[in-house]
Amino acid sequence: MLVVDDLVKTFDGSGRRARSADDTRVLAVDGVSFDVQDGELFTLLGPSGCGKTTTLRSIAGLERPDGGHIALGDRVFFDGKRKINTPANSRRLGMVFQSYAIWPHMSVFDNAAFPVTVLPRGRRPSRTQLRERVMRVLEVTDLAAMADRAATKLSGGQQQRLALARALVGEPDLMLLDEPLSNLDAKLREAMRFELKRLQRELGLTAIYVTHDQAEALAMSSRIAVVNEGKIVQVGKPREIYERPASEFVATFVGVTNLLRGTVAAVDAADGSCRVDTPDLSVWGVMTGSPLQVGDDAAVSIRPECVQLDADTDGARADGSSGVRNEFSGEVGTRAFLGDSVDHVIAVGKQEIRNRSNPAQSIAPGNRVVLRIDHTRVAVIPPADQKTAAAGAAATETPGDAG
Ligand SMILES: Nc1ncnc2c1ncn2[C@@H]1O[C@H](COP(=O)(O)OP(=O)(O)OP(=O)(O)O)[C@@H](O)[C@H]1O
Repeated sequence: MLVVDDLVKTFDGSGRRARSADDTRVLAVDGVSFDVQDGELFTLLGPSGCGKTTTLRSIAGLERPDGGHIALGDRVFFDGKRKINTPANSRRLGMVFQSYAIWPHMSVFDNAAFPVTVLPRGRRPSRTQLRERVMRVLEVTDLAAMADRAATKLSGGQQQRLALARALVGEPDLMLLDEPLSNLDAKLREAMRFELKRLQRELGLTAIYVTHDQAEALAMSSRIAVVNEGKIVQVGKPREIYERPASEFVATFVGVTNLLRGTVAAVDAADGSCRVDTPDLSVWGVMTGSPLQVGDDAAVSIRPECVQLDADTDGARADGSSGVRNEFSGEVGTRAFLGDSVDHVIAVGKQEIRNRSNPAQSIAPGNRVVLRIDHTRVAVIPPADQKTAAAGAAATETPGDAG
């Protein structure tokens, strides 16, 4: 339904991401292409400054792209070659931004009604129609009982819902949501994720959601586009993105992972799995990025919850050379009780592996354990250059102190 094709946007700037040495413009959006189907909640997820907001603002008509094509159904919003640029107020989009921009001197009802009251005469509904439309939206967003209340007398969550209501009153063809939950405290933010998702599903809304919060993206999205340095690096359903990262950047940016570097030592043509030899252990996994061959450098991503621990009674080989795939012997270094899980950091040779166990399993430091890792859940990916890897790792939730 929405098609974005080869979108490019540059800004005057320091040249941090210029295309050539003598080009001092910042390349904020670098050839971004994606489409969003009817009823989808499509998320642009990436670290600060990667170009998410600029992409969204280009769709909204608040930025004029340098090139590319944007169309919603058969309505072309922007086309660089054909020099089409539809004004923002003719695109029929609903927008909710980080700052809700609620009018403090107006009631809840008037705030919600505002965008419709400023429509050109021909498109403005009658008073009765307007009242019906606004009340219907306030019902849906659970604000009807507060219609006459001053907007300033709403809680943070209610103000967020009002911002959403205001965007819905215009009956938009597409909703654009830019970090709409980031001003809320952690608990409310989590509750609002479900609320927003419910509303989106019940109303059959098509939405583009911008966030740098990977948990929010995983919980809410139909599909996620992971963005880095102005480019989309992977698009997929939340589970695909999490379980089958195509690059180190995605593996480390989305969720916590154990990332090991090594060389591909064997490829099993029967099931497409491969063995990567790292300095301390040989790990089997499946290739989830571009295909690798024996001798290629590789990275291995092991999610902590995929590492199963048992007491070491049968003397597993520390380096995994026992013949059984991904069975290692190690010693628990630290453990941390996190309420809904217990994390252990285990030393396997010089390599530390982080595990996430059910809280029923808690193994004291100093104990020897066998680690078993289902190789079908281990991602083998091409190694990133150091700069990209650092950006992903810095943005992810770091394993932290497990002590
Ligand atoms: N008006 C502007 N003038 C100059 N540079 C800009 C402008 N707007 C954005 N940029 C630059 O373009 C790049 C992308 O910015 P953008 O706001 O799209 O990123 P973002 O991924 O949405 O980040 P955040 O999550 O921090 O909002 C950044 O390097 C930013 O500094």
